[in-house]
Amino acid sequence: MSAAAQTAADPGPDNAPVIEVRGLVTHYGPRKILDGIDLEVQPGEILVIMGGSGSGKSTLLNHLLGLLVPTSGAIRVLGEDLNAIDGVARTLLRQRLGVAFQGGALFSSLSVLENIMLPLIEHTRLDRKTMEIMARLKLEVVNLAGFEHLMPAELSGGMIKRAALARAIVMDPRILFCDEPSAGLDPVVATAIDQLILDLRAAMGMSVVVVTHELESAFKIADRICVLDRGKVLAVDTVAAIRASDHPRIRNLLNRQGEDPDLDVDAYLERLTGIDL
Ligand SMILES: Nc1ncnc2c1ncn2[C@@H]1O[C@H](COP(=O)(O)OP(=O)(O)OP(=O)(O)O)[C@@H](O)[C@H]1O
Repeated sequence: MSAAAQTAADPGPDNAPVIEVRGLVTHYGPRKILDGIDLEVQPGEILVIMGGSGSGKSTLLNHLLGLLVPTSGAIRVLGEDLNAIDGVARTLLRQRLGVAFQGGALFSSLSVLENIMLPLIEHTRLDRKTMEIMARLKLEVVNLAGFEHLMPAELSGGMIKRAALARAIVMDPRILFCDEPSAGLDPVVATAIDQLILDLRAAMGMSVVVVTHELESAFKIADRICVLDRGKVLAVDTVAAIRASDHPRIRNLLNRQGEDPDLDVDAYLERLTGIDL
């Protein structure tokens, strides 16, 4: 079967990359935000997209999720060309991706259990009892069993991240996307969330794409790190190789630990002026 003919239900050979990005260029208005991104994510790997504030991490993530249309370039997810995919195939693909958004994105008027069940309600015709059982199973996996009837406002920051992860995995996705999973958490809770991501991958075998600017988190969970800088990929390599890199911009990023990790002067000036520096 040709790659073009593959469907979301048949993503091709097991060892084929689950995500392939080729020459991705994107703009916000006249500003080039991503500038020729090439990237692959392998089956079962945890790829961390790291970079300073404004480097383009969230924009890249939104492209991988098919939420933005590129200026040029191609993205293939589970064998599907995002530029060519139609409505039904897009929905089928979407069901095979789990997303844990920064901040959780839980619905405040729904209980934890109802939030976890949402993808099942949207994408399946299972009866309610079955959906509840599936949601409870995932709450067990993220160590939130017993908290299913709480409302999001009653959860701590770490519990919100856990609930978001439970919702992201409730459909057993082939790829789990996590946007800043440990941001805003105290170090102990952040480490626990990092460990949970490692445990989920070990238990479920999915690929995981994590966007973060937390260096320690990236070093702990990544099989490979993609370093983004001003819309370009500086390197995609193992944790050891990235740590040992002598690229000045990568060293700059690594040495920012302990300083304000969000302070990227170039990105800040670009935001103010709208001019690519
Ligand atoms: N909707 C938008 N309209 C215009 N410019 C945008 C928009 N979203 C992001 N940008 C700009 O695109 C650039 C990349 O932003 P992006 O959010 O992808 O970076 P990031 O690496 O995720 O940053 P952070 O770590 O601060 O979230 C920034 O300069 C930002 O100001």
